[in-house]
Amino acid sequence: MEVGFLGLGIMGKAMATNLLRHGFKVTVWNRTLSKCEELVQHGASIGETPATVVKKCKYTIAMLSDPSAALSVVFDKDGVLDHINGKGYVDMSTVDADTSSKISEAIKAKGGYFLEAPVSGSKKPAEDGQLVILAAGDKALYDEALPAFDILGKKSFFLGDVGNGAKMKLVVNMIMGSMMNAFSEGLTLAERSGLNPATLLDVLDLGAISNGMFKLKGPTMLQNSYSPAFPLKHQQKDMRLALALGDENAVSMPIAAAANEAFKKARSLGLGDLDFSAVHETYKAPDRSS
Ligand SMILES: NC(=O)C1=CN([C@@H]2O[C@H](COP(=O)(O)OP(=O)(O)OC[C@H]3O[C@@H](n4cnc5c(N)ncnc54)[C@H](OP(=O)(O)O)[C@@H]3O)[C@@H](O)[C@H]2O)C=CC1
Ligand SMILES: O=CC(=O)O
Repeated sequence: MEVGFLGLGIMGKAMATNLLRHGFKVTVWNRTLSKCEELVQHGASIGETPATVVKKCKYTIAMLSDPSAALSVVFDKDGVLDHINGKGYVDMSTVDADTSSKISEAIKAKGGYFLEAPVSGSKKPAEDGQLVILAAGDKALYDEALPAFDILGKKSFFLGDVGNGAKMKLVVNMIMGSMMNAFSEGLTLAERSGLNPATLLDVLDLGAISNGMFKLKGPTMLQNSYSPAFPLKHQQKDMRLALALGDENAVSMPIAAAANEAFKKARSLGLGDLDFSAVHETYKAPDRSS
């Protein structure tokens, strides 16, 4: 099965590599074309533009940074729309429901099929084929893409109409970003009040709020090590989009709003390309007003 893959960042590279390892033929494209070369070593072919990839493949997967990238790859010159008639397009990027709907409408108007399928899980789950896939849109395309999803993830959900996958992903990441801030505050409070934060990690791990994120990120945060698995700039984008979803639905979200401010502060300190756990640095910085 020949599958297209657009976007070879942290996630896309791991996901496309997994498909190749499991016998899929994959044609890749990335805005920075040099990033395709590593995939060629694993057996991929290169498409020169999104349009050429779509033309060659029955369906094409995209994993792009944000709404503006997702729209640009579809609507710009040599974009997905050029050859989408009769083809499928599966956008796995984290975007808002409006962006996804715009893409869906344009693809359907040209005779193509659209599925949104954002994922929960980071670099390591992507490498290990352990993502959680939150799909919505064309059910026949979902069924067609399931063999790929079974390689990329440990569980796939079909959530109905376009927009539901995007919304589910934003709710999950809103909770995750808020938790990361509470965790960072707690680590800082422990340290400043004379406790050993490493002992705090052990205590947390034995109690009711033990979770994979604290377990994975805690030890590296204590070493001030923030090598990017999930870039902070993307987590802040997700908080922003989740807050907009809250606006639309008149849901008060004071905790998410405070977390968003901390991620924005981290970006202003130049930490946007580091892992989202680098928000910890904003809590450690001395408060100049005291
Ligand atoms: N990292 C993670 O843990 C997770 C990320 N996600 C989501 O997955 C998506 C990708 O994340 P990740 O791989 O980490 O991000 P990266 O920043 O590593 O990669 C982003 C990709 O988008 C491409 N891109 C950016 N802008 C444009 C543009 N204007 N036109 C075309 N291509 C563009 C980049 O191309 P180039 O190489 O040229 O810059 C690159 O291929 C995001 O939506 C993110 O929120 C979801 C779950 C987990
Ligand atoms: O979107 C990020 C993740 O870890 O999931």
